Amino acid sequence: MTTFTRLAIPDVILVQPVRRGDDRGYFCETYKKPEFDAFGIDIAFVQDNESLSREVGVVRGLHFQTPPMAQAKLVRAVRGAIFDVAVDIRKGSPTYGQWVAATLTAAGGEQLLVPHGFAHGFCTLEPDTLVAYKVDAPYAPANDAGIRWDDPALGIDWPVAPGAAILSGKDRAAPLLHDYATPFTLEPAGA
Ligand SMILES: Cc1cn([C@H]2C[C@H](O)[C@@H](COP(=O)(O)OP(=O)(O)O[C@H]3O[C@@H](C)C(=O)[C@@H](O)[C@H]3O)O2)c(=O)[nH]c1=O
Repeated sequence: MTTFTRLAIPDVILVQPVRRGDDRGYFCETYKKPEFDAFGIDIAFVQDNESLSREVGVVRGLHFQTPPMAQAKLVRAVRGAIFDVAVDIRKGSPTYGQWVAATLTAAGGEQLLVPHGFAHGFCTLEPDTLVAYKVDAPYAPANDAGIRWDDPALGIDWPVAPGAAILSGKDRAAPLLHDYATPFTLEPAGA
């Protein structure tokens, strides 16, 4: 059975599927909706994404789509490893502005469930890291938004020196959380 572990911000959940090994290697059910439903996570994923980051220290984030196109994400590394981060940007949340992180490795198969109302980003820990994730709303460029990865108010403990991080131009220019009027309010867990 897949195990689900709530992190310090309990709406963010570490998901650990089972790998069944044999002489050939292993078999793993990487996503099984009935198990998520049984844990109380009712999400209908509609798009699968994959990104390749060649270097160690590539930072992608912190990203989210605004309502009504908000995305929950189920994230994993299929090659290499990432430091994966979720930041609570839900107005009225007791953990607004706080972050949690998990290391997701291809070797371990860990996954992170990032719900609506969170900004998401990651930093690669190995070269040629391939990240795959499921989302529950299709890509909507008009709703694409971001917060600065190194916003001092967030104080995320990234495993890369600020000057060494490799970023897109869009991510370098993202606003600070303080300067951004978040469209999210606290929703029930799993929403
Ligand atoms: C996210 C996305 C991007 N694109 C396009 C837009 C652009 O031309 C190219 C690269 O887009 P980006 O620079 O936004 O890619 P990237 O920086 O990898 O963005 C991703 O970062 C991680 C942290 C997330 O959480 C994702 O939701 C997503 O925002 O791909 C799609 O066609 N579909 C998509 O779903």
